[in-house]
Amino acid sequence: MTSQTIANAPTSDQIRRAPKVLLHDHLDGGLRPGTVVDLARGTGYTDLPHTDPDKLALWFHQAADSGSLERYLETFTHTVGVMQTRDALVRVAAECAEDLAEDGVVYAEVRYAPEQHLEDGLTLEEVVEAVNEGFRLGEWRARENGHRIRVGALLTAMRHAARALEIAELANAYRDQGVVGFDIAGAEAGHPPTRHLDAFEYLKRENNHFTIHAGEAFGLPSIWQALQWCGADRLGHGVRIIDDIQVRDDGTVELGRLAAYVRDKRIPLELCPSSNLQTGAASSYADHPIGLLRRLHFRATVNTDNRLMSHTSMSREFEHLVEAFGYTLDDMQWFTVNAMKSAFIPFDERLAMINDVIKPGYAELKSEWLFRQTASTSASSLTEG
Ligand SMILES: O=c1[nH]cnc2c1ncn2[C@H]1C[C@H](O)[C@@H](CO)O1
Ligand SMILES: [Zn+2]
Repeated sequence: MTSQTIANAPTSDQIRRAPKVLLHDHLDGGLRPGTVVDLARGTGYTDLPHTDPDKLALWFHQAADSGSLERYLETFTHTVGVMQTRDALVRVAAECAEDLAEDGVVYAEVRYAPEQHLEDGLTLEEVVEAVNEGFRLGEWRARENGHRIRVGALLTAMRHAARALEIAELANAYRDQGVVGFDIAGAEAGHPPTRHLDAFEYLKRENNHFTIHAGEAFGLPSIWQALQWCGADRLGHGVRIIDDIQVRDDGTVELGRLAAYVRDKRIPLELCPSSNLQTGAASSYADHPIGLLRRLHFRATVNTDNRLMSHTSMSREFEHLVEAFGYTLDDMQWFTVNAMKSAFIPFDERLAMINDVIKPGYAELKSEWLFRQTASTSASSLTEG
């Protein structure tokens, strides 16, 4: 092995320790399996398919592996089902922050739909406050364990429902108290984002930020509407922008008008490779459009979407990409800086995260191979001497 390869191929341990930024992760898609079981027991939820955490984890992964977004989304009945009390929300949010920090995530925007957590009588405000409390607790616990993470919340409205304006107002009311933006999610086909124009227009008038799930299960018209009718700052997935990119046999590439707009305007794509494989938006990691989008310098970012359903983490996503595309620490840094630039927190804070946390973190990792080699050389010469 040459020193070049040693320098270029990140190890699993380096991938985990590398500072990572996560923009697209669902709170109700990332519970620990054991926590789902505990909460079901504690709250009297009796519909879980398994009460053994390992079996339950496997069930979520397999049930979500359906090739259809609609069936993938059915699995959320069980996680949302056990997230109906204040204590449950605090616990899930705290564990989310701890798990992400343990995985080397330094900044995360985690989303959930407050309207889905009202079944046991909580108000929308109580839901937001419980989740915020959990995130702060998780950040603190992570720090006690030697990890630094900052977590912001995105409030999601469900696209099949009719509460988007109300949720947008909620996001605006809590914008200086832990909520950094707004999103819409749920089944895409048949539920165009334009149905919620009032919410997006409200947020624009308030100078607030939002992302829209678009171009995941449905193609270019959904992306076009999200950007040109609704004014989304980022695209949740956006992976189907690939349908507007033509790669010819001679390797030359032609971008259609929409793809060119997305690239020219540096619209962030919240790409979620493992989730896309499960919902049928891509057939393998090697075939995932992220490879081409990275080569063409789109503002591509790497995300988990739902860690429980996709049995993944940020490190796992990067491991798959390193294996499929031979990515290096430089590529990881590129995706991470892209994500940090695209976050919804203020510019000066994003810049400080890039310059004071992300770049030094990668510089340190990139220098490790030098010291590893020196150590082994001196050890063997010492024994031989
Ligand atoms: O990838 C997704 N596409 C559309 N909707 C999604 C996806 N992952 C999760 N959701 C839904 C199900 C959750 O209950 C909701 C809020 O997090 O968002
Ligand atoms: Zn999502």
